Amino acid sequence: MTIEHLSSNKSFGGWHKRYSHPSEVLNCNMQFAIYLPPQASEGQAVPVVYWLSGLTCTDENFMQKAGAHRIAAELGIAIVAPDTSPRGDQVANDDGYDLGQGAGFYVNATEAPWNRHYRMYDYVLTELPALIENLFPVSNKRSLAGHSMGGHGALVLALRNPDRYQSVSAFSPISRPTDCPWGEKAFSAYLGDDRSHWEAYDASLLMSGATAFVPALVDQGSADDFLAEQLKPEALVSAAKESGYPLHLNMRDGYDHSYYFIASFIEDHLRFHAAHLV
Ligand SMILES: N[C@@H](CCC(=O)N[C@@H](CS)C(=O)NCC(=O)O)C(=O)O
Repeated sequence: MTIEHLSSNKSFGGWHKRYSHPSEVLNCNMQFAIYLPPQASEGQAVPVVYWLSGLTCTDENFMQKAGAHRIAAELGIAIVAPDTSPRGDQVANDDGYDLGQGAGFYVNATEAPWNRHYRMYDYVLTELPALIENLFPVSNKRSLAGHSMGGHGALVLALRNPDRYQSVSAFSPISRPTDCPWGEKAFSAYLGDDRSHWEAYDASLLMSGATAFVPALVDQGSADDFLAEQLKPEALVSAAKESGYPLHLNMRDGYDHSYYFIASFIEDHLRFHAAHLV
């Protein structure tokens, strides 16, 4: 396994680092970022929050815009931000911002041409944590957080693998991807026309049938342009009622879909994770 160090920046006493590595699961080179809090340099094995970004993002958006380092440094939590899809000239793509590179939707594609590389579900679930836990001074305590497409990914990964994660949180998640334009476009391409194959990647459907519970926190802005057509958080609320799921969902008056919203509440999310990562 060759991993290439790309850059390091000291930040709030810890380190923001970027790396490139060959991914077997995705069959291409991938970049990721990690924030290591000061405690990691002091010999402590720190827990990890995996941050899954939304459409069009790379590993950089969250690290540059969310303002998360200060609170991660205080709490002694590492944050790992993967890219949002496989990348490269040899990787299938689409002209739309909501399909192909930058839009992996955290699924394992079954349909050509996508199935050669688009396996972000397996990458985030197994390959990336194995690499992180092998190379960095971290424990095997993990939580998931994400935004929009990444909020969908975080919820789905946690709901399907409750034994692997201590907690999950999401900003503005695509809550009902089997019933919104973004999800229907991506799932048709990656998973094919048989909608029964989509259900394993729909957080609301998974939550309504859940029997094992990973504590979940969701924040949603009321002035989000994507709220009614794409995000549908009310589907999560009714799913949680059905199964008795420990979901805490806050509607935040006047906030939109941007990183200004994430920066405003990331502290709450990291404190929520810290309480479950002890
Ligand atoms: N209309 C937007 C949709 C994409 C979008 O809003 N992406 C969100 C996630 S769903 C984001 O985080 N963008 C990058 C950023 O704000 O840094 C575009 O075409 O770029």
